[in-house]
Amino acid sequence: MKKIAIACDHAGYERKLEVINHLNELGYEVVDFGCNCLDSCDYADFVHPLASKIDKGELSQGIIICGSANGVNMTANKYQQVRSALCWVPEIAVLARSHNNANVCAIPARFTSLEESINIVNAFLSTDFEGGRHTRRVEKIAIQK
Ligand SMILES: O=C(CO)[C@H](O)[C@H](O)[C@H](O)COP(=O)(O)O
Repeated sequence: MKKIAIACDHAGYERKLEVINHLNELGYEVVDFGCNCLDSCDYADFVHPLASKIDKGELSQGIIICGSANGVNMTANKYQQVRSALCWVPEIAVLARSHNNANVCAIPARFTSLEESINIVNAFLSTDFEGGRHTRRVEKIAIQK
């Protein structure tokens, strides 16, 4: 069964529950890193564990959700092997996968409807990386030590 990671803060909590239901319907095993309630919390506390798993290759894809998606996205992109894309419409999710080989999709819960979020998730999960010229560009994202 395909595995996918998910995490949110309080602003993305209700949307996360809906997205989990959708992912289950698609046949995914969902690894939920929290948060697990509407109480005000700090997005980094939940995204760091998710991003660390993806950075280590223990999980291959993730969805992260907060109010604007900026906080979760900034946190996830601290990890060298994580390419987290802020996706507010499906077309951006398609490009994030096809051109940037994004492995994490950051969704702004306070600026998208549930339907829009589901469409973003579907676009993200159904688009392959194009490779070619984009491979060279993506490889240059990594900080050369
Ligand atoms: O990182 C964010 C803002 O760019 C996220 O949207 C958070 O969910 C937001 O900051 C939470 O705001 P709140 O007023 O504490 O609910």
